[in-house]
Amino acid sequence: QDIPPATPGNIPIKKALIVYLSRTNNTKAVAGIIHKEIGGTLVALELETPYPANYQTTVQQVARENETGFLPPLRTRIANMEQYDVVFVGFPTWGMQLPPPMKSFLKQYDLSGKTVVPFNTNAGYGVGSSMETVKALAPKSTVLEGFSTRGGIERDGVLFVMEGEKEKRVQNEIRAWLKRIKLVDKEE
Ligand SMILES: Cc1cc2nc3c(=O)[nH]c(=O)nc-3n(C[C@H](O)[C@H](O)[C@H](O)COP(=O)(O)O)c2cc1C
Repeated sequence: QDIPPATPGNIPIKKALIVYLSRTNNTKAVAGIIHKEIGGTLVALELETPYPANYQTTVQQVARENETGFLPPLRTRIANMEQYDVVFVGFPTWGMQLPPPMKSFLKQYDLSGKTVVPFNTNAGYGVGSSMETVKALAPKSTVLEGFSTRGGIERDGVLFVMEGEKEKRVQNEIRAWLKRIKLVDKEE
């Protein structure tokens, strides 16, 4: 899924990689909007062993993984990381933290010298410590201001919400954010 790069802003984008983790497709939708605006390569982060379908079981597993620092092995492989100079990392908030698979990704790949751009969806409790963890796990990268929006509330059976008016609003917020962090210089 390669689209040529968008018109470069103040930061000349050679090539962007957009990596995202998504269970109920809200973060995936945000990733898709960013991809349309920026171009580059869009990659879903997949695990060797997927999380259970059951929400509560997943919550408990994630809590254990966060406690022990377990890094779930990834099935996804990024070929030629050197070709990218901007790496977007997208994730839901899980247990008020960065989800373990995104910790795996940031530990596994050397993003030194690259620009890292976090984005997030959550059930309304915010990003927790996730943005700080991205910075800590990409110590030699320039980490730009992240984007976050309210997604689903799986606990209450609210799954995918990025459609209709909500999707349009998020699209506008993303455009404004990309301009603010100078990754696009397009006028509306
Ligand atoms: C295991 C798990 C833990 C979660 N923990 C939180 C949380 O701590 N705070 C929060 O606001 N939302 C939490 N959520 C809700 C998700 O962040 C929210 O539904 C998000 O939009 C899901 O993104 P996705 O559709 O890309 O998977 C959690 C969801 C799951 C599955």
